[in-house]
Amino acid sequence: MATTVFQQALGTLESHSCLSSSGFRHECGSASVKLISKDFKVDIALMRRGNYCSKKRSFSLIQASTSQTTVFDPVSSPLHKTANDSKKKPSEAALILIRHGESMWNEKNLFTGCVDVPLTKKGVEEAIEAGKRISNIPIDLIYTSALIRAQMTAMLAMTQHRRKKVPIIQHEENEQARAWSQIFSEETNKQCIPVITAWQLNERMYGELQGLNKQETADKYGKAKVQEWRRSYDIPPPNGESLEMCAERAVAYFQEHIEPQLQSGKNVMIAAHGNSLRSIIMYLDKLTSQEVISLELSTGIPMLYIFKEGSFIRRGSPVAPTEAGVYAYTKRLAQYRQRLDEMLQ
Ligand SMILES: O=C(O)[C@@H](CO)OP(=O)(O)O
Repeated sequence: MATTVFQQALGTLESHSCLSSSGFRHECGSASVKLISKDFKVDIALMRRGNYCSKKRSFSLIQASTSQTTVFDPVSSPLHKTANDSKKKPSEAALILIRHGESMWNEKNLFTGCVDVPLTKKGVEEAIEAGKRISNIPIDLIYTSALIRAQMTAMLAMTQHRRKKVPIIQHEENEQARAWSQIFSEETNKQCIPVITAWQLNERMYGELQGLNKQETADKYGKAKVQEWRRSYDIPPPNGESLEMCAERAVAYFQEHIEPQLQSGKNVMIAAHGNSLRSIIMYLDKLTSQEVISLELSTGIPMLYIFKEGSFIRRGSPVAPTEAGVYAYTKRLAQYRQRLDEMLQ
């Protein structure tokens, strides 16, 4: 019997000891977020509230493709299906998000934004570790920002992948670049994974804070001001982008370019940045502008979503036992989701 994406993913996740028999549980201080069967209900509840994201998202039901990979869902597993249901093949795809590994400016505690800084040795190791955690999930397409730290992360992660397909950066900046990077063997092409780079997935532009030390800036302007620049939703740092501005370009790119690929059944990995991914997660999880400000992402931790019938279902992250709250929910947000879980029980 063919192994499904989710079963394969479970193998990987189990090996990182974050899986209980009832599902993933992300420990965040005293609170925990249960991530398997309830999430779908939570998302529906949030959708009903008609927040920012559900208004923007265009839902489209998709035709089944025989070539696509099947994703296992305990809610709609064969045990629960009727004879009629079994004829239907809903379109499903996996979406993996990875924030790049530690960069040389993360290490120095400098505001980085769109400055193109490489990974540290620790960042390289994080990317390799991330790759191990997703090595069983088939990947058809990779998107990265235009910045080297995200590209290094994607490439290093792929060195660990079971299928040993070769990630190839697509050069489409001009006609010549396209022509000169053509592959003339169909067989070789099948063994490649296209890597699409997009500036829209870049880190948010940090304006005049780029290159400044975060601690020194807090000492100079005050902790509260710097926190406002770093984590408010719509207040930009001096001459930089707010999270809202970053979301406008990152989410638009996601909707226009990445969502159609998921709709056609392709499994996609995105390697990007703290703030471009926070905005995409805001869209996927339908977080409000209040909720997103307490969302923090760790470097080099993959997060798995299942795209199914026009909805995104969060399957959590392959969490190592020592890294509390790696999916990056803060205690407050975790408690918020737990309350929703309880309400829906
Ligand atoms: O410096 C940056 O570009 C970002 C990510 O490292 O920092 P912050 O956590 O303040 O958004």
